[in-house]
Amino acid sequence: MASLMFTDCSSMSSTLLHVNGPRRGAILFRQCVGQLRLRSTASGRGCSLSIRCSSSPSSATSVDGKAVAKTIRDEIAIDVSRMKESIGVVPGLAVILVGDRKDSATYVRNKKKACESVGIKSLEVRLAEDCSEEQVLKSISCFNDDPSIHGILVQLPLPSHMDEQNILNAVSIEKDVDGFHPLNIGRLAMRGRDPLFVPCTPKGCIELLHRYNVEIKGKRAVVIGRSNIVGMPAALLLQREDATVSIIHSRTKNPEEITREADIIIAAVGQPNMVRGSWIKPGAVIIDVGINPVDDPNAPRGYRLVGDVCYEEACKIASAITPVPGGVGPMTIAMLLSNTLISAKRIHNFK
Ligand SMILES: Nc1nc(=O)c2c([nH]1)NC[C@@H]1CN(c3ccc(C(=O)N[C@@H](CCC(=O)O)C(=O)O)cc3)C=[N+]21
Repeated sequence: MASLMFTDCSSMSSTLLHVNGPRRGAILFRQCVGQLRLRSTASGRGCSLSIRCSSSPSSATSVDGKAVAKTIRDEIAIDVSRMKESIGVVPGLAVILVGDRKDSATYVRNKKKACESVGIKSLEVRLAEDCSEEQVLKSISCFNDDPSIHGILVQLPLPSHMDEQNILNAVSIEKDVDGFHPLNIGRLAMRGRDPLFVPCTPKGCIELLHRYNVEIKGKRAVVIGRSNIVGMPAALLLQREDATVSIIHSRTKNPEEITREADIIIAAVGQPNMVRGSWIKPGAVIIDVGINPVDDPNAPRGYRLVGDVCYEEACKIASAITPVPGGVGPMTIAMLLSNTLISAKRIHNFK
Protein backbone atom coordinates (compact mmCIF):
# COMPACT_ATOMS: atom_id res chain seq x y z
CA MET A 1 0.00 0.00 0.00
CA ALA A 2 1.67 3.18 -1.15
CA SER A 3 0.51 6.41 0.29
CA LEU A 4 0.99 9.68 -1.53
CA MET A 5 0.59 12.69 0.66
CA PHE A 6 -0.71 16.04 -0.36
CA THR A 7 -2.34 17.94 2.41
CA ASP A 8 -5.29 20.22 2.78
CA CYS A 9 -7.26 20.38 -0.38
CA SER A 10 -9.42 23.21 0.76
CA SER A 11 -6.52 25.66 0.42
CA MET A 12 -6.06 24.58 -3.15
CA SER A 13 -5.56 27.54 -5.40
CA SER A 14 -5.70 27.25 -9.09
CA THR A 15 -4.23 29.02 -12.04
CA LEU A 16 -5.49 28.73 -15.52
CA LEU A 17 -3.26 27.22 -18.09
CA HIS A 18 -3.99 27.49 -21.78
CA VAL A 19 -3.68 24.35 -23.77
CA ASN A 20 -5.23 24.19 -27.19
CA GLY A 21 -6.76 21.06 -28.55
CA PRO A 22 -5.71 20.10 -32.06
CA ARG A 23 -7.46 22.41 -34.49
CA ARG A 24 -10.01 23.33 -31.87
CA GLY A 25 -10.54 26.39 -29.79
CA ALA A 26 -8.55 27.01 -26.65
CA ILE A 27 -9.42 24.84 -23.70
CA LEU A 28 -8.77 26.05 -20.21
CA PHE A 29 -7.14 23.80 -17.70
CA ARG A 30 -7.02 24.12 -14.03
CA GLN A 31 -3.56 23.79 -12.65
CA CYS A 32 -3.72 22.60 -9.11
CA VAL A 33 -0.99 24.39 -7.24
CA GLY A 34 -2.25 23.77 -3.78
CA GLN A 35 -1.86 20.64 -1.78
CA LEU A 36 -4.14 17.69 -2.04
CA ARG A 37 -4.63 14.73 0.16
CA LEU A 38 -4.18 11.72 -1.98
CA ARG A 39 -4.17 8.12 -0.91
CA SER A 40 -3.31 5.44 -3.31
CA THR A 41 -3.45 1.71 -3.09
CA ALA A 42 -0.81 0.09 -5.21
CA SER A 43 -1.72 -3.50 -5.66
CA GLY A 44 0.49 -5.35 -8.06
CA ARG A 45 0.52 -3.63 -11.41
CA GLY A 46 -2.75 -1.86 -11.07
CA CYS A 47 -3.10 1.35 -9.20
CA SER A 48 -6.31 2.68 -7.82
CA LEU A 49 -6.66 5.72 -5.72
CA SER A 50 -9.14 7.84 -3.95
CA ILE A 51 -8.83 11.54 -3.64
CA ARG A 52 -10.44 13.20 -0.73
CA CYS A 53 -10.89 16.71 -1.81
CA SER A 54 -13.48 19.29 -0.90
CA SER A 55 -13.65 20.73 -4.36
CA SER A 56 -13.69 18.44 -7.38
CA PRO A 57 -10.21 17.57 -8.55
CA SER A 58 -9.04 18.91 -11.88
CA SER A 59 -8.85 16.41 -14.68
CA ALA A 60 -6.24 16.42 -17.40
CA THR A 61 -7.00 16.74 -21.08
CA SER A 62 -6.64 13.44 -22.80
CA VAL A 63 -4.20 13.96 -25.68
CA ASP A 64 -5.96 12.12 -28.46
CA GLY A 65 -3.20 10.53 -30.52
CA LYS A 66 -5.68 8.48 -32.47
CA ALA A 67 -7.53 11.58 -33.68
CA VAL A 68 -4.34 13.53 -34.44
CA ALA A 69 -2.94 10.54 -36.33
CA LYS A 70 -6.12 10.45 -38.43
CA THR A 71 -5.76 14.16 -39.24
CA ILE A 72 -2.13 13.59 -40.25
CA ARG A 73 -3.06 10.62 -42.43
CA ASP A 74 -5.64 12.79 -44.19
CA GLU A 75 -2.97 15.44 -44.82
CA ILE A 76 -0.56 12.82 -46.14
CA ALA A 77 -3.23 11.30 -48.42
CA ILE A 78 -3.73 14.70 -50.08
CA ASP A 79 0.00 15.08 -50.73
CA VAL A 80 0.35 11.52 -51.99
CA SER A 81 -2.35 12.04 -54.60
CA ARG A 82 -0.98 15.45 -55.56
CA MET A 83 2.40 13.82 -56.16
CA LYS A 84 0.90 10.97 -58.16
CA GLU A 85 -1.09 13.35 -60.34
CA SER A 86 1.71 15.78 -61.06
CA ILE A 87 4.75 13.52 -61.47
CA GLY A 88 3.27 10.01 -61.54
CA VAL A 89 5.20 8.80 -58.50
CA VAL A 90 3.64 6.76 -55.67
CA PRO A 91 5.69 6.64 -52.43
CA GLY A 92 6.74 3.09 -51.55
CA LEU A 93 7.58 1.51 -48.19
CA ALA A 94 9.29 -1.88 -47.76
CA VAL A 95 8.94 -3.71 -44.46
CA ILE A 96 11.20 -6.61 -43.54
CA LEU A 97 9.86 -8.93 -40.88
CA VAL A 98 12.12 -11.68 -39.55
CA GLY A 99 10.62 -14.49 -37.47
CA ASP A 100 7.07 -14.93 -36.28
CA ARG A 101 6.59 -12.87 -33.15
CA LYS A 102 2.88 -12.25 -32.86
CA ASP A 103 3.22 -8.63 -31.75
CA SER A 104 5.60 -7.82 -34.62
CA ALA A 105 3.23 -9.43 -37.13
CA THR A 106 0.39 -7.27 -35.75
CA TYR A 107 2.44 -4.07 -35.96
CA VAL A 108 3.49 -4.86 -39.52
CA ARG A 109 -0.11 -5.55 -40.51
CA ASN A 110 -1.17 -2.21 -39.00
CA LYS A 111 1.58 -0.39 -40.89
CA LYS A 112 0.45 -2.00 -44.14
CA LYS A 113 -3.16 -0.98 -43.50
CA ALA A 114 -2.06 2.57 -42.73
CA CYS A 115 -0.09 2.73 -45.99
CA GLU A 116 -3.14 1.61 -47.94
CA SER A 117 -5.29 4.23 -46.25
CA VAL A 118 -3.13 7.08 -47.61
CA GLY A 119 -2.20 5.59 -50.99
CA ILE A 120 1.40 4.65 -50.15
CA LYS A 121 2.54 1.43 -51.80
CA SER A 122 3.74 -1.13 -49.26
CA LEU A 123 5.84 -4.24 -49.78
CA GLU A 124 6.47 -6.84 -47.16
CA VAL A 125 9.22 -9.43 -46.95
CA ARG A 126 8.87 -12.20 -44.41
CA LEU A 127 11.92 -14.21 -43.48
CA ALA A 128 12.10 -17.24 -41.23
CA GLU A 129 13.29 -16.92 -37.64
CA ASP A 130 16.31 -19.08 -38.45
CA CYS A 131 17.31 -17.35 -41.69
CA SER A 132 20.82 -16.00 -41.98
CA GLU A 133 21.91 -12.42 -41.47
CA GLU A 134 23.08 -12.48 -45.10
CA GLN A 135 19.52 -13.08 -46.27
CA VAL A 136 18.33 -10.02 -44.40
CA LEU A 137 21.21 -7.96 -45.78
CA LYS A 138 20.36 -9.17 -49.28
CA SER A 139 16.74 -8.00 -48.95
CA ILE A 140 17.92 -4.63 -47.70
CA SER A 141 20.34 -4.30 -50.57
CA CYS A 142 17.57 -5.13 -53.05
CA PHE A 143 15.35 -2.39 -51.64
CA ASN A 144 18.25 0.07 -51.49
CA ASP A 145 18.56 -0.36 -55.26
CA ASP A 146 14.83 -0.35 -56.04
CA PRO A 147 13.74 3.10 -57.29
CA SER A 148 10.08 2.40 -56.47
CA ILE A 149 10.97 2.03 -52.77
CA HIS A 150 11.50 5.24 -50.78
CA GLY A 151 11.46 3.84 -47.25
CA ILE A 152 12.87 0.64 -45.73
CA LEU A 153 11.91 -0.58 -42.28
CA VAL A 154 13.41 -3.61 -40.55
CA GLN A 155 10.96 -4.59 -37.85
CA LEU A 156 12.61 -4.87 -34.42
CA PRO A 157 13.43 -6.84 -32.37
CA LEU A 158 15.44 -9.12 -34.64
CA PRO A 159 16.18 -12.74 -33.68
CA SER A 160 19.01 -12.89 -31.15
CA HIS A 161 21.49 -14.55 -33.52
CA MET A 162 21.53 -11.46 -35.71
CA ASP A 163 23.68 -8.38 -35.34
CA GLU A 164 21.16 -5.53 -35.19
CA GLN A 165 23.82 -2.84 -35.71
CA ASN A 166 25.14 -4.52 -38.80
CA ILE A 167 21.65 -4.77 -40.26
CA LEU A 168 20.52 -1.22 -39.46
CA ASN A 169 23.78 0.14 -40.89
CA ALA A 170 22.98 -1.55 -44.21
CA VAL A 171 19.82 0.52 -44.81
CA SER A 172 20.57 3.36 -47.22
CA ILE A 173 20.50 6.58 -45.19
CA GLU A 174 18.25 8.14 -47.87
CA LYS A 175 15.63 5.41 -47.19
CA ASP A 176 16.06 5.08 -43.43
CA VAL A 177 12.48 6.07 -42.55
CA ASP A 178 12.90 4.70 -39.02
CA GLY A 179 15.74 7.17 -38.50
CA PHE A 180 17.82 4.49 -36.77
CA HIS A 181 20.95 4.78 -38.92
CA PRO A 182 23.85 6.11 -36.80
CA LEU A 183 24.43 8.91 -39.30
CA ASN A 184 20.84 10.12 -38.86
CA ILE A 185 21.10 9.90 -35.07
CA GLY A 186 24.47 11.69 -35.16
CA ARG A 187 23.03 14.55 -37.17
CA LEU A 188 20.05 14.73 -34.81
CA ALA A 189 22.48 15.19 -31.94
CA MET A 190 24.51 17.99 -33.57
CA ARG A 191 23.66 21.65 -33.55
CA GLY A 192 23.46 23.18 -36.98
CA ARG A 193 22.88 19.82 -38.67
CA ASP A 194 19.69 18.05 -39.66
CA PRO A 195 18.97 14.36 -39.95
CA LEU A 196 17.31 13.07 -43.12
CA PHE A 197 14.73 11.33 -40.90
CA VAL A 198 13.63 11.72 -37.29
CA PRO A 199 12.74 8.43 -35.52
CA CYS A 200 8.97 7.87 -35.70
CA THR A 201 7.97 7.49 -32.04
CA PRO A 202 9.90 10.52 -30.71
CA LYS A 203 8.73 12.55 -33.71
CA GLY A 204 5.16 11.54 -32.89
CA CYS A 205 5.60 12.69 -29.28
CA ILE A 206 6.82 16.14 -30.32
CA GLU A 207 4.12 16.40 -32.98
CA LEU A 208 1.49 15.81 -30.30
CA LEU A 209 2.98 18.59 -28.17
CA HIS A 210 2.95 20.92 -31.18
CA ARG A 211 -0.60 20.09 -32.22
CA TYR A 212 -1.83 20.71 -28.67
CA ASN A 213 0.11 24.00 -28.55
CA VAL A 214 2.25 22.95 -25.61
CA GLU A 215 5.18 25.31 -25.37
CA ILE A 216 8.51 23.46 -25.21
CA LYS A 217 11.02 26.32 -25.37
CA GLY A 218 12.56 27.06 -21.99
CA LYS A 219 10.54 24.33 -20.26
CA ARG A 220 11.95 21.61 -18.06
CA ALA A 221 11.55 18.24 -19.72
CA VAL A 222 12.27 14.82 -18.29
CA VAL A 223 12.66 11.75 -20.45
CA ILE A 224 12.36 8.47 -18.59
CA GLY A 225 14.30 5.78 -20.46
CA ARG A 226 17.37 6.02 -22.69
CA SER A 227 16.73 3.51 -25.48
CA ASN A 228 18.22 4.12 -28.92
CA ILE A 229 14.80 4.09 -30.54
CA VAL A 230 12.79 6.29 -28.16
CA GLY A 231 14.34 7.80 -25.02
CA MET A 232 17.62 9.04 -26.43
CA PRO A 233 16.24 10.57 -29.65
CA ALA A 234 13.28 12.04 -27.72
CA ALA A 235 15.72 13.82 -25.41
CA LEU A 236 17.69 15.13 -28.41
CA LEU A 237 14.51 16.41 -30.06
CA LEU A 238 13.34 18.19 -26.91
CA GLN A 239 16.75 19.82 -26.64
CA ARG A 240 16.54 20.96 -30.26
CA GLU A 241 13.20 22.54 -29.30
CA ASP A 242 15.02 24.50 -26.57
CA ALA A 243 13.79 22.56 -23.54
CA THR A 244 16.11 21.92 -20.60
CA VAL A 245 16.31 18.15 -20.60
CA SER A 246 17.06 15.51 -17.97
CA ILE A 247 17.24 11.81 -18.75
CA ILE A 248 16.24 9.30 -16.12
CA HIS A 249 17.40 5.69 -16.35
CA SER A 250 17.83 2.53 -14.30
CA ARG A 251 20.80 3.95 -12.36
CA THR A 252 19.27 7.31 -11.55
CA LYS A 253 19.30 7.81 -7.78
CA ASN A 254 16.23 9.96 -7.27
CA PRO A 255 13.95 9.57 -10.30
CA GLU A 256 10.83 10.72 -8.49
CA GLU A 257 12.39 13.96 -7.31
CA ILE A 258 13.80 14.83 -10.74
CA THR A 259 10.56 13.97 -12.53
CA ARG A 260 8.63 16.23 -10.16
CA GLU A 261 10.54 19.21 -11.58
CA ALA A 262 9.33 18.56 -15.10
CA ASP A 263 6.84 20.63 -17.09
CA ILE A 264 6.93 17.93 -19.78
CA ILE A 265 7.41 14.21 -19.11
CA ILE A 266 8.09 11.64 -21.80
CA ALA A 267 7.96 8.16 -20.29
CA ALA A 268 9.52 5.35 -22.34
CA VAL A 269 10.71 2.54 -20.10
CA GLY A 270 8.31 -0.34 -20.62
CA GLN A 271 7.36 -0.65 -16.93
CA PRO A 272 3.61 -0.70 -16.37
CA ASN A 273 2.38 2.14 -14.16
CA MET A 274 5.87 3.06 -12.99
CA VAL A 275 5.29 6.80 -12.85
CA ARG A 276 2.90 7.53 -10.02
CA GLY A 277 0.91 10.60 -9.14
CA SER A 278 3.51 11.63 -6.56
CA TRP A 279 6.13 11.95 -9.33
CA ILE A 280 4.20 14.62 -11.19
CA LYS A 281 4.26 18.37 -10.88
CA PRO A 282 0.74 19.79 -10.94
CA GLY A 283 -0.04 20.99 -14.45
CA ALA A 284 2.68 18.94 -16.16
CA VAL A 285 2.10 17.55 -19.66
CA ILE A 286 2.69 13.80 -19.94
CA ILE A 287 3.49 11.79 -23.04
CA ASP A 288 3.30 8.10 -22.20
CA VAL A 289 5.14 5.92 -24.74
CA GLY A 290 4.79 2.65 -22.81
CA ILE A 291 2.59 -0.04 -24.33
CA ASN A 292 2.64 -2.81 -21.73
CA PRO A 293 0.38 -5.84 -21.91
CA VAL A 294 -0.95 -6.86 -18.48
CA ASP A 295 -3.03 -9.96 -17.84
CA ASP A 296 -6.74 -9.28 -17.67
CA PRO A 297 -9.04 -12.29 -17.83
CA ASN A 298 -11.99 -9.99 -18.52
CA ALA A 299 -10.40 -8.45 -21.62
CA PRO A 300 -11.26 -10.00 -25.01
CA ARG A 301 -7.61 -10.79 -25.73
CA GLY A 302 -6.88 -11.96 -22.15
CA TYR A 303 -4.71 -8.89 -21.59
CA ARG A 304 -5.02 -5.15 -21.77
CA LEU A 305 -2.49 -2.43 -22.56
CA VAL A 306 -1.26 0.01 -19.95
CA GLY A 307 1.31 2.77 -20.13
CA ASP A 308 4.42 3.52 -18.08
CA VAL A 309 2.41 6.14 -16.21
CA CYS A 310 -0.39 5.36 -13.76
CA TYR A 311 -3.11 7.12 -15.74
CA GLU A 312 -5.75 7.22 -13.00
CA GLU A 313 -3.41 9.04 -10.67
CA ALA A 314 -1.68 11.18 -13.27
CA CYS A 315 -4.82 12.52 -14.92
CA LYS A 316 -5.78 14.22 -11.67
CA ILE A 317 -2.50 16.12 -11.41
CA ALA A 318 -1.30 16.68 -14.98
CA SER A 319 -2.84 19.26 -17.32
CA ALA A 320 -2.68 16.88 -20.27
CA ILE A 321 -1.78 13.23 -20.76
CA THR A 322 -1.75 10.68 -23.58
CA PRO A 323 -3.85 7.57 -23.00
CA VAL A 324 -2.68 4.02 -23.71
CA PRO A 325 -3.87 2.79 -26.13
CA GLY A 326 -4.85 5.69 -28.39
CA GLY A 327 -1.94 8.01 -27.59
CA VAL A 328 1.57 7.68 -28.97
CA GLY A 329 1.05 4.29 -30.73
CA PRO A 330 -1.07 5.59 -33.62
CA MET A 331 1.26 8.59 -33.95
CA THR A 332 4.26 6.28 -34.49
CA ILE A 333 2.57 4.82 -37.54
CA ALA A 334 1.45 8.22 -38.83
CA MET A 335 5.07 9.44 -38.58
CA LEU A 336 6.27 6.41 -40.52
CA LEU A 337 3.92 7.43 -43.34
CA SER A 338 5.12 11.02 -43.02
CA ASN A 339 8.77 9.95 -43.27
CA THR A 340 8.01 7.79 -46.31
CA LEU A 341 6.34 10.73 -48.04
CA ILE A 342 9.23 13.06 -47.09
CA SER A 343 11.64 10.53 -48.58
CA ALA A 344 9.75 10.18 -51.86
CA LYS A 345 9.48 13.96 -52.18
CA ARG A 346 13.19 14.42 -51.52
CA ILE A 347 14.29 11.70 -53.93
CA HIS A 348 12.06 13.15 -56.70
CA ASN A 349 12.70 16.75 -55.75
CA PHE A 350 8.95 17.31 -55.38
CA LYS A 351 7.85 20.23 -53.21
N1 LIG B 1 11.77 -0.93 -36.92
C1 LIG B 1 10.77 -0.73 -36.05
N2 LIG B 1 10.10 0.44 -36.08
C2 LIG B 1 9.08 0.67 -35.20
O1 LIG B 1 8.47 1.76 -35.22
C3 LIG B 1 8.72 -0.37 -34.28
C4 LIG B 1 9.45 -1.55 -34.31
N3 LIG B 1 10.48 -1.71 -35.20
N4 LIG B 1 9.17 -2.55 -33.45
C5 LIG B 1 8.07 -2.47 -32.51
C6 LIG B 1 7.74 -1.03 -32.14
C7 LIG B 1 6.38 -0.83 -31.56
N5 LIG B 1 5.67 0.02 -32.49
C8 LIG B 1 4.31 0.38 -32.36
C9 LIG B 1 3.60 1.03 -33.33
C10 LIG B 1 2.25 1.29 -33.20
C11 LIG B 1 1.55 0.91 -32.06
C12 LIG B 1 0.09 1.19 -31.94
O2 LIG B 1 -0.55 1.66 -32.85
N6 LIG B 1 -0.53 0.88 -30.80
C13 LIG B 1 -1.95 1.06 -30.51
C14 LIG B 1 -2.58 -0.16 -29.88
C15 LIG B 1 -2.44 -1.42 -30.65
C16 LIG B 1 -3.13 -2.58 -29.97
O3 LIG B 1 -4.25 -2.41 -29.50
O4 LIG B 1 -2.52 -3.66 -29.90
C17 LIG B 1 -2.17 2.19 -29.54
O5 LIG B 1 -1.26 2.47 -28.74
O6 LIG B 1 -3.25 2.76 -29.54
C18 LIG B 1 2.25 0.28 -31.07
C19 LIG B 1 3.63 0.03 -31.21
C20 LIG B 1 6.49 0.34 -33.51
N7 LIG B 1 7.70 -0.23 -33.36
